[in-house]
Amino acid sequence: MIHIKEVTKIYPSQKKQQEVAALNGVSLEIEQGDIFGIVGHSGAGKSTLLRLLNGLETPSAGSVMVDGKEISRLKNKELRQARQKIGMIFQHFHLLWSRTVRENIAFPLEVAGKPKREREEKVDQLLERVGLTERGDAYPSQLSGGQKQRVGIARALANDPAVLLCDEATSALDPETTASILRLLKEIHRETGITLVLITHEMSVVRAICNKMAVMESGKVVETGDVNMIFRHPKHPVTQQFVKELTLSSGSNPVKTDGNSLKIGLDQLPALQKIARSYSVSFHVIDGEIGADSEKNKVTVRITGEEQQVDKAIRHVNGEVITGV
Ligand SMILES: Nc1ncnc2c1ncn2[C@@H]1O[C@H](COP(=O)(O)OP(=O)(O)OP(=O)(O)O)[C@@H](O)[C@H]1O
Repeated sequence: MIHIKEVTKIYPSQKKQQEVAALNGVSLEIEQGDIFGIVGHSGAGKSTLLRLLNGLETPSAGSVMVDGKEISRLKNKELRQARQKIGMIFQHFHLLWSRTVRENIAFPLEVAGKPKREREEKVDQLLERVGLTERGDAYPSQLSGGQKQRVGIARALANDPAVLLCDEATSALDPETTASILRLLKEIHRETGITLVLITHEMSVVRAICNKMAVMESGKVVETGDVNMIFRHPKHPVTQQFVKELTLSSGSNPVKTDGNSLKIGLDQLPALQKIARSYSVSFHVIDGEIGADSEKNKVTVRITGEEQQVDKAIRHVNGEVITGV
């Protein structure tokens, strides 16, 4: 479905700075029906890759094929038509604030020249699909973050795309809303067989819904493959770091839990903040040992908070999928 071959993207130098190689020889294969996660730290090149997939940017070298078309070579009308089959949703929704929910969803249908009757029927179907039938006449400012993203999803699906690109689509949402949006995406995937490509810096999102993934660093793909395999045996140090941040526990470095206490490595402490935020729990350092041998540096922390949330946090630490997706 998507073939990215030896793609390099160089942005010209701005002012007196040097050129930026945002992508450097990236090759990726994404199959029809995949839910493909692309993870990487800020600046790794994820957004650039996504912009190449929907033809917003052209590569400096290499080729990008989407759904049988070399998107990197299309121009004008052909490019516009190809882009109608590539939906996109964004972290900050990018809705039209002066238009109602219905009008936002109808917008791509208007651009595609669909007659009024067809537009109205399609908008009704989409509103129902994303669970917003009652909110069609509301304005985006009257909606919650999760509802705004539902409008974004409905709008992206308006022209029945073969591919849906998700640019940090849940990064602005709380964990419960994130889970509900991921559930919706998964249902849509099941019903339509659409190919989903998600870029994110959150491994929890990848593990919740993706079957394949790629890890990017400094404009390169450093690891790619099956999500379960990568979580079990991350090879590249960047991947290992991402996996560790999510689970704390990895094959070589299991976390010992005893009731509500955990014994963890010092290097794992920063990851606790994210878990504390996600589950509204607190961690209290109650014991620790720092010696010359970094392998032996351990701290014992106790989790406090609402019982159910503490339980979820402990399961998270131990590597379980707890997003409810
Ligand atoms: N239009 C541009 N002009 C110049 N440099 C750019 C441009 N867009 C991106 N870059 C640079 O290319 C590199 C990759 O950026 P990109 O936005 O693709 O990374 P990212 O992984 O999506 O990061 P983030 O998660 O922060 O968006 C960065 O060094 C960035 O500064």
